[in-house]
Amino acid sequence: MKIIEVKNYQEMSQTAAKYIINKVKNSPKLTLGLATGGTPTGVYQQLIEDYKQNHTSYAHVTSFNLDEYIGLAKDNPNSYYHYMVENLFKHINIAPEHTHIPSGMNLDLQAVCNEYESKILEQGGIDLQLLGIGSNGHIGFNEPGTSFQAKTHVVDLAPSTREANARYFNKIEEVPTQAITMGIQTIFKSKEILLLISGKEKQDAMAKLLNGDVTESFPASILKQHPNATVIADEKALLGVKNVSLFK
Ligand SMILES: N[C@@H]1[C@@H](O)[C@H](O)[C@@H](COP(=O)(O)O)O[C@@H]1O
Repeated sequence: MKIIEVKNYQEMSQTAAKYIINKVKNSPKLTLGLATGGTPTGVYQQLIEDYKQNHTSYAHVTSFNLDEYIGLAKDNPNSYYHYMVENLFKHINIAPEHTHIPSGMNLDLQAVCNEYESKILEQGGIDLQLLGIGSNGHIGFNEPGTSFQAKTHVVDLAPSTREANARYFNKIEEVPTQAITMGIQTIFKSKEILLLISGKEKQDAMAKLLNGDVTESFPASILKQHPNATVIADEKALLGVKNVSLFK
């Protein structure tokens, strides 16, 4: 796992966006794995800026999002579908039929999970997966304790995750209790992974990731075994880590 140390959120977003843009330019048919949450919004803004100025084309790009809440319709402002349309998709020329987000509104959720896995496989897997991290080490919505072998599945959200995400809702009771997420195995199979970590709220997670063992009780730790994973982390996130250079 390679670490790129950057100054702040802005620089993290620019670095990641530049990386993604280059990939898209070199491989126009790229399959991108996309993330939601506060962390990647800056990257998406940079992609939109670049699209306006340089017209980088996403016409042949396919995307798969990591996760979706169960019970939130597409037009619910807190659904990840809505987030992706507003924060990225409607601003670039990606074809709506090439974008994939699991549906949390289907009655047969197991079928949704199976179909999602098959679609990723049919596509030849994910070329570049963008990730954020939860303070408890979750990636996607894979909470601590999730098997490293898990494929796309339904999860019960940890109370700490619901609390962290409550900032987007009117009250915590409105935060769904369940979600669909790509599994750790699904994420791990991506050819390349870009994990973004910013801010002092993520200091503990950052330190555990770098200094701790690879364990299912800290899902992101599996990334240390990935052959092509890069972390872009800012100074605040890295404050608790001694000897960052050891990991570069
Ligand atoms: N499911 C998402 C994750 O994909 C995200 O990485 C994480 C961190 O969010 P944030 O970037 O807002 O800190 O929380 C959410 O629960």
